[in-house]
Amino acid sequence: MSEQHVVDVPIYVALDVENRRRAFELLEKLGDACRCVKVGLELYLAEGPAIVEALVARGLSVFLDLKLFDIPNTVAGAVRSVASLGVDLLTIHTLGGAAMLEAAAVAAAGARSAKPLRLLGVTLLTSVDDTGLRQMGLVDEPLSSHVLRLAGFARDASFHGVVCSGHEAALIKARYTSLAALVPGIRLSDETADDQARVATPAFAVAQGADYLVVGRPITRAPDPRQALLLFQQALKGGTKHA
Ligand SMILES: O=C(O)c1cc(=O)[nH]c(=O)n1[C@@H]1O[C@H](COP(=O)(O)O)[C@@H](O)[C@H]1O
Repeated sequence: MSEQHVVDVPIYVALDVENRRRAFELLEKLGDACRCVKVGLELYLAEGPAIVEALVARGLSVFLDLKLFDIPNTVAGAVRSVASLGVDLLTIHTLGGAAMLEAAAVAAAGARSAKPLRLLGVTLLTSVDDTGLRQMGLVDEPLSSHVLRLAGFARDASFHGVVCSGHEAALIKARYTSLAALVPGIRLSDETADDQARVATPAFAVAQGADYLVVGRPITRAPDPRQALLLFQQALKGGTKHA
């Protein structure tokens, strides 16, 4: 494994806000420090595809986090609908199984879109810990084994990558070298974890092989969101990334 200096791990700011007005107010505050945004269910369900198109039109890289989870035919149709929006990344739950992921991949590959739609398989949400896993009845293996098995579905379907915590990124990337790792649950050391269970600092996540980071509340609820984003970007600079 070689090491390279980290300059190119994008931080997707999660626009978890109630409407377009709030999203654009936030973007104004972030200014040119922000090149990558995530649109999740809250904003997408409030504003529909138009909000995505508006963000793409501003030249931002958009990660559409819909966490699709349905029968293969339905998910394939949803992927085709997303493909025309110009987003870079889209999430699908790996728990939907191999056939669903395969259908999503075929739909993305066959879609006519201006740029490639990269699919990410969500493994186990970063809000889940060992207790949550037991509540779901997943008691036979450690959490990281479940994450690894689910990542295998994404690899088998030739997905671009997976969503995982910083604690599983190195394991996944060592086993499945083709997969990129997108890591949410990112916190600077002395912050509240909110409802996240498996958190990591930017430097730790990147040292574990993260290719993209997602940060929401520590930036969006900060008194000065731009300054907070700059702090997270600064926190990457000292790290190294295993290539
Ligand atoms: O797919 C995601 O983006 C995601 C997966 C996951 O396992 N955990 C997770 O927190 N996320 C998202 O990442 C963002 C994290 O937000 P903060 O906890 O506020 O930084 C939220 O928008 C979540 O929806």
